[in-house]
Amino acid sequence: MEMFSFSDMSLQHVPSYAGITSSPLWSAVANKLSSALPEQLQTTLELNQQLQMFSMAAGKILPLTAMQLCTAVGEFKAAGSSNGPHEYRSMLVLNEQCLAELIYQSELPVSPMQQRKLLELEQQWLFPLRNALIVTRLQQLALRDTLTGLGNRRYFDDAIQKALQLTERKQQPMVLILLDLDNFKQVNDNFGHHAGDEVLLAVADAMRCTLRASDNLFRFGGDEFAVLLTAEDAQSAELVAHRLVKAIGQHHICVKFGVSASAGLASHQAEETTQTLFNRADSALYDAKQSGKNAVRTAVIHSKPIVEVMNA
Ligand SMILES: Nc1nc2c(ncn2[C@@H]2O[C@H](COP(=O)(O)OP(=O)(O)OP(=O)(O)O)[C@@H](O)[C@H]2O)c(=O)[nH]1
Repeated sequence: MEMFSFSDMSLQHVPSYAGITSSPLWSAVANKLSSALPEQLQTTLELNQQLQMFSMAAGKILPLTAMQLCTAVGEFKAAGSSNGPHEYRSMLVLNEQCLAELIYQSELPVSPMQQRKLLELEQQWLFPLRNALIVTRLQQLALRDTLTGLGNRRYFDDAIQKALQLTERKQQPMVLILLDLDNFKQVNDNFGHHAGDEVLLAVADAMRCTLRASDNLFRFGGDEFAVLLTAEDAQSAELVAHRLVKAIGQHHICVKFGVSASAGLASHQAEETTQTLFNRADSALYDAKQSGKNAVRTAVIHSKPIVEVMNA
């Protein structure tokens, strides 16, 4: 069977979702898609890819500008989505279990006839969607820290390898920030484990609010955290590290329990391995602790000593 590939059309240059569905090539593409939709959806367990396939088929039924899928494992938007004047929502239910809510945005209101056609299309998605949700949930459980929901050490090991490949291929900067809480042990000792967990959740929140993409945020267990910055984010890494330390120290839960954070950062050097990058960031963190805590230190290249940049 001939399978549709998103890369085989010259629509790739069309900037918006509406632009795709209004392209002269669109009806040929959509015809191909809707007839093969169930088979298409079976080819991937990635929710983003399934949404993209489904939205291309739905675009044949109404002039879509955006499509969003809200699930228990996260929210996903079709590529090129932009707000439209009309919204239509539909719950995707399988065996009395709500899998997701689908939000369509379109140029025109959705007629009852279109609603019926969309419902038929949605039925084709239910089983592939359920499978993709199960797989995504399992992946999340394997890669997320159960307390804070941040990426765990396994996720970090994978992410830093991928970031390194990207850095080498595109010659772009990469910075690793390691953070460790100050005086955290006394929270557990004096107020119990529950209070300690409350602090860890507060720290994760403070970090999420400070960073643009919380995908780059990890907890290794205990009171150790890591942040991986690439491309333009890496250029302001020192600023980010100071912001993080400040945000943690100022969070009301951390203030209440007298907890602050120290950070060490290291910029990736040409041909450096992830291990040496990690070791340098760790040494910088050690230096920040030695300097009296609640501080940020930056590692300079390889064998040179770590220099003090400034106190947080
Ligand atoms: N509440 C809680 N505590 C944890 C968890 N994982 C590890 N810990 C505790 O975290 C503490 C970390 O110890 P340290 O980093 O040496 O303590 P610290 O007081 O921050 O030391 P400094 O970094 O020198 O300021 C230990 O008491 C661990 O038992 C967790 O998931 N929840």
